[in-house]
Amino acid sequence: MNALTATNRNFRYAARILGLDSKLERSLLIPFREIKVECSIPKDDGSLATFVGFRIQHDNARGPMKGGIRYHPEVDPDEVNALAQLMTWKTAVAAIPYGGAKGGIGCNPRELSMSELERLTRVFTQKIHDLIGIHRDVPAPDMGTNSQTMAWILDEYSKFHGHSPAVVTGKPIDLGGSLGREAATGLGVFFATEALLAEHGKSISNMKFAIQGFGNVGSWAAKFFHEHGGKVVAVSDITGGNAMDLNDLLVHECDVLVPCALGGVLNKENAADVKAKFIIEAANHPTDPEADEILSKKGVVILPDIYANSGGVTVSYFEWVQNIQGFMWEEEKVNHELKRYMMSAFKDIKTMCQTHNCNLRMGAFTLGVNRVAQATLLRGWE
Ligand SMILES: NC(=O)C1=CN([C@@H]2O[C@H](COP(=O)(O)OP(=O)(O)OC[C@H]3O[C@@H](n4cnc5c(N)ncnc54)[C@H](OP(=O)(O)O)[C@@H]3O)[C@@H](O)[C@H]2O)C=CC1
Ligand SMILES: O=C(O)CCC(=O)C(=O)O
Repeated sequence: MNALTATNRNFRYAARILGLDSKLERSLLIPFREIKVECSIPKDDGSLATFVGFRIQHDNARGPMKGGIRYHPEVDPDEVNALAQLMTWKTAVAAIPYGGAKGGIGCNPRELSMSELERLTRVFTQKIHDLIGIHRDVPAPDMGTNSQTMAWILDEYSKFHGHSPAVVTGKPIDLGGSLGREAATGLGVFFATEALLAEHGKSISNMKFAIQGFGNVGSWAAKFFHEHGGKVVAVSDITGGNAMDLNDLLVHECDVLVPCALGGVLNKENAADVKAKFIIEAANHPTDPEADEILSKKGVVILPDIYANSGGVTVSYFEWVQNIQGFMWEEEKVNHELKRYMMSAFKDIKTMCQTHNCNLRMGAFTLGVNRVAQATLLRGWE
C-alpha cells in the first residue's frame, strides 16, 4: 500500500475514534503547503544533472513546522507527504511545540561526489529559503543526509537572511549543533523499548534483537541495546546482512525486530513469517496496514514510529532551544531531558490506549491528532 494511503488510513481511524468533526478532519489531512522545485547542477565532469526536490509543510497549528530532508532514489511526493503528516502527529505525541514537515530530493547520494552533493543542497536551499525559517519551518537530517548537509543549508540560508543557526537542527557541534543529537534517535528508540518491555515484565538484557538498516538510527540503537545486555543477533544495510539475504533479516529468529531503514518493509508478503514478539518502529512507517492486521492477529506488539523514533526530533527541539537561548547544554542534560520526554509520552499513549481501548498505534495517533485538533480549534479560522 502506498505510504500516503496507509498514513491517511491510520489518521482517519484515529479521527473516528476521537469523533472529530468531518470538516476539521479534512482540514487536518490536507497539507498546509506543498513545494516542488527543479534542482539543476553541473556535475564534476561538466555535464548537467537535474533533480526534483520537495518540501511538504503539513501543519503548523502547534508551532513551526519540523522534519527531516531525505536524499534517496525512491523519494516521491506521496511518500514525502506521508512523512510530513507523520511529523505533525509525532511532534504532538512528543509534546514539543512544533508542527510537521518533510523534504526530500530524488537522487542517489551514493552516486554523487561531495562537491555535487554540496551544489545540489545549495541549489535546493536557494529554491526554498523564503519558505523555511526559525519560526516557520526547520529542516533536519533524514536518510541520506547528515550534519554536513545541514551545515550547507545553514550557510546558504544565512547568505539571504543573516547568520541563522536555528534554521536547521542536526548541525555539526561547531556550528551550533547539540551534544547528543547524533545519537538521539537511537537513544530514544532504546528508552522507548525499555519502557515497552518493562510493561511486559521484561528487560533489554538477554533479549535477541534484529536490526534492519545500520545508518544513524540503526547503529546507535544497536550500540545501546548491546551496552545494556541485549543480544544483537542480526543487522543489515543496503548491501546485505550478516550471513543472510537482505530481506531474511525481517523474518529472522529474534525477540525484538527493529526496522531502521525504509518504509513499507513489513507487508502482507512477509508479515506472517515474522518471528519477533515485539516490533520497534525506528524507521518511519515500516509497517503496512495489511501487515499491521496480520501481526496483531499473531499477538505481535508494535511500538509505532510516531513515538518510537521521536527521540531525534525531541533533541532537535533542544538544539533549537539552545540556539535561541544562545546557551549550550551539557550532554548529560540533553539525555536526561530526552528520557523524561520519552517516558512522559509513553505514559500519555498508554492512557489513550486505556481510554479508547485501542492498540499502541491508535493510542499514539489519537494522542497526536487530538492535540493538533485542540490547537487548531483554539486558534480558529478567521
Ligand atoms: N536520522 C534521524 O534522526 C531520524 C531518522 N528516522 C528514520 O529512520 C530511518 C533511518 O534513517 P537514518 O538512520 O537517518 O538513515 P541513514 O541514511 O543514516 O541510514 C539508513 C540505513 O538503511 C540502510 N538501508 C537502505 N536501504 C536498505 C534496505 N533495503 N535494506 C536494509 N538496509 C537498508 C542503509 O544502508 P547503506 O548505508 O548501505 O546505504 C543505511 O544503513 C528512516 O526511516 C528515517 O526516516 C526517524 C527519526 C529520526
Ligand atoms: O529532527 C528532526 O527535526 C526531524 C527528524 C525526522 O525527520 C523524523 O523524526 O522523521
